[in-house]
Amino acid sequence: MQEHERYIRRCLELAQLGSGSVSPNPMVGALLVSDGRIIAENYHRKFGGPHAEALVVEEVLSSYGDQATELFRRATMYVSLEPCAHHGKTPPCARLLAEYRIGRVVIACRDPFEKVNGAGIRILEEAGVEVIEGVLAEEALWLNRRFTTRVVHQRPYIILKWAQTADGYMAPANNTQRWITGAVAKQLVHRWRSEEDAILVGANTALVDNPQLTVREWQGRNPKRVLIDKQLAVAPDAKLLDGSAETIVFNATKSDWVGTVKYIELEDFDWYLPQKIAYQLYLMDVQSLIVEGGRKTLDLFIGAGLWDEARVFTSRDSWGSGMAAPALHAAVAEHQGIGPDRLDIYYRNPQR
Ligand SMILES: NC(=O)C1=CN([C@@H]2O[C@H](COP(=O)(O)OP(=O)(O)OC[C@H]3O[C@@H](n4cnc5c(N)ncnc54)[C@H](OP(=O)(O)O)[C@@H]3O)[C@@H](O)[C@H]2O)C=CC1
Ligand SMILES: Nc1c(N[C@@H]2O[C@H](COP(=O)(O)O)[C@@H](O)[C@H]2O)[nH]c(=O)[nH]c1=O
Ligand SMILES: [Zn+2]
Repeated sequence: MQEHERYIRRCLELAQLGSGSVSPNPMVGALLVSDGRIIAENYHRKFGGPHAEALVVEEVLSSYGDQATELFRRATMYVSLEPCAHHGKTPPCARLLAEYRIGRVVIACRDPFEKVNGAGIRILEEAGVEVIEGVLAEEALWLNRRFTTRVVHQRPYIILKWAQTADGYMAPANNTQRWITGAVAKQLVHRWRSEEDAILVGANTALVDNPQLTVREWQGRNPKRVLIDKQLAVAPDAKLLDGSAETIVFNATKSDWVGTVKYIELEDFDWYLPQKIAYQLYLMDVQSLIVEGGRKTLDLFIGAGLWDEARVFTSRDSWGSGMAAPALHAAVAEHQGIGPDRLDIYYRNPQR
């Protein structure tokens, strides 16, 4: 068992390398072990590209030529997620592994996606392949919590994020912007943006801060930008509407497409607003969403119970007055120093 865990742990490390590139697919890592040695390893690298298991098989075929067939029969494939059973952008991996008669397949967790969920395992077993499942299953499900949230709850995984002073304020009281955190936190925030599919702010934040919400201090792709602006109060020359990244504007008056800006009108705007936004983003294959603020917007998602994780920076400064940061009725799960600031992470449903 320890040996299985060691190899599955490596698969999880490999899977993680696909972060930011495979959504809305899950991150998956796979490797093939023969005679106690890893002879090939790979991961799902890009949405629409080959799956991890297919890349491993391909690598073995090209490196071992005629010997590959015999090698597969004696080998064990380790994979962090149940091999797929359906024709998606690529043919089903379970059939590929069955075809090459891989001796044994060790799987971390089942794929909760309804078209797979157990069907991949069935294909393998019916072909006479020995299957072991459930090795580091919790870690594997946790790694793909964005994907699981999308397929099980039909909404993106939602990460609340804000910065507050030591005495709990997130903005001055007079509708102005005042930066709270230091340079290291800013770089980390840009890294987070590169890892998630979308980032959302409310109209007042757009008006007061004129934010860009792009990735500038890290290497990576921009998330979709999302603005809640009921009356379309944010002027067309706002940075959010500058075309430097795709932007979605949820509003109460028009549905339209202007360059890279997509306006989506929501009927009965205030009625179940965060739920409607979450569902619309799900329909657009947005698998994860950072909710940046301000206070009203964060409260909207907190009040609806629509959040999974909160990342809260606290600086050393005290202001004495201002706009109070939201209150979360959850326990801090992790904390660390980020330059001079403290980062606390909360999970609504802690799973580990
Ligand atoms: N420290 C941090 O991490 C962050 C701080 N901030 C700060 O938070 C503050 C903004 O937060 P908050 O005021 O709660 O707003 P939000 O950004 O959450 O925006 C949501 C609300 O703004 C309201 N609003 C107010 N004035 C207007 C207007 N002229 N046009 C359209 N909508 C308007 C709307 O309310 P309604 O529909 O009811 O009129 C809307 O619901 C800013 O000072 C910003 O700097 C923002 C993000 C992060
Ligand atoms: N003030 C504040 C934050 N504010 C958030 O960052 C947004 C600005 O993004 P950009 O224009 O891309 O640099 C701003 O509108 C608000 O959502 N973030 C933080 O990490 N720490 C801070 O102290
Ligand atoms: Zn597959």
